[in-house]
Amino acid sequence: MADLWQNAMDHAVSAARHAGEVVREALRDDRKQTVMTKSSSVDLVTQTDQKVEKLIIQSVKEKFPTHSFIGEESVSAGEPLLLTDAPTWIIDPIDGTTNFVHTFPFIAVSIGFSVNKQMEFGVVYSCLEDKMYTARRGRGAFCNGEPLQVSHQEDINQSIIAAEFGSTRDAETVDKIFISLRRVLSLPVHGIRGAGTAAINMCLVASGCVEAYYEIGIHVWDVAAGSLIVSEAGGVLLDTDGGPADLMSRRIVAANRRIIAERLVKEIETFSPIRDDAAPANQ
Ligand SMILES: O=P(O)(O)O[C@H]1[C@H](O)[C@@H](O)[C@H](O)[C@@H](O)[C@@H]1O
Ligand SMILES: [Mg+2]
Ligand SMILES: [Mg+2]
Repeated sequence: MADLWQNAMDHAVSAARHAGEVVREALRDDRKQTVMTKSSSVDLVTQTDQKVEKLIIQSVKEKFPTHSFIGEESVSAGEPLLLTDAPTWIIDPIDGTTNFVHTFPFIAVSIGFSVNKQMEFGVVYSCLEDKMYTARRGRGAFCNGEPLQVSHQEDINQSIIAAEFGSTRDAETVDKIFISLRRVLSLPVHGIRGAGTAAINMCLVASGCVEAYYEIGIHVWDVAAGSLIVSEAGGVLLDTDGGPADLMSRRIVAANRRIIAERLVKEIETFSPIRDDAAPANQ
């Protein structure tokens, strides 16, 4: 039973690589992408997001017909967002769609796999950097086969923090985002960065390039794979309220060390978006 999920993980890696080719091909294509919107006018989706998700799900269904799926674009099209104990593929076909639309060069395919609601493996393919991040529960995290290790830094004043603005633009939410950013920046920290994709931000934590990443408003597909990559690289995950990380809460702190995560939490003006497991269809 030692390699129970290895076939599935190998499949995830090749599906992510193939998806990356489709993304790169779409970026080379002269025809303009049709850009549509979802929950807000800045929550973007393209035909490539939809095409990539269909390709991944179709290929998985052929090999693992009994498995379940949570896919960003399927949920958007009305499929239920339901995490059960069944082997479940949690897919973000393009994490960083805004980057994709603007050719900002950080775009990821993110595939997490959970069994009994526990992540078994995570695959994040940073398509334009050609970096394949992988982690398997209890077996470490890797980038292109090289082991990953979080930063050893324990002083938040010597740290870089990754953060994002998300895709909610109501004044109250924007104010809270800025309150947190101002507090974190004024600690002071060495800097604040953001790749524009939750998955790549988490891989940067796992790689030791940034000490921590936090965001409120992400969905389970943004962070499922990345969460395992961070913890297998020696990092820590918390909710922005300081409690244990909960992939359905839409809030995440991923850090190299607990001391950094807990210090960061003190500066975050947390709030509570509708949980993924409480959301109506077509969110
Ligand atoms: O590009 P998608 O898959 O929609 O995910 C992004 C999300 O929509 C944004 O709100 C976040 O700020 C990014 O970190 C996500 O990666
Ligand atoms: Mg995403
Ligand atoms: Mg996406």
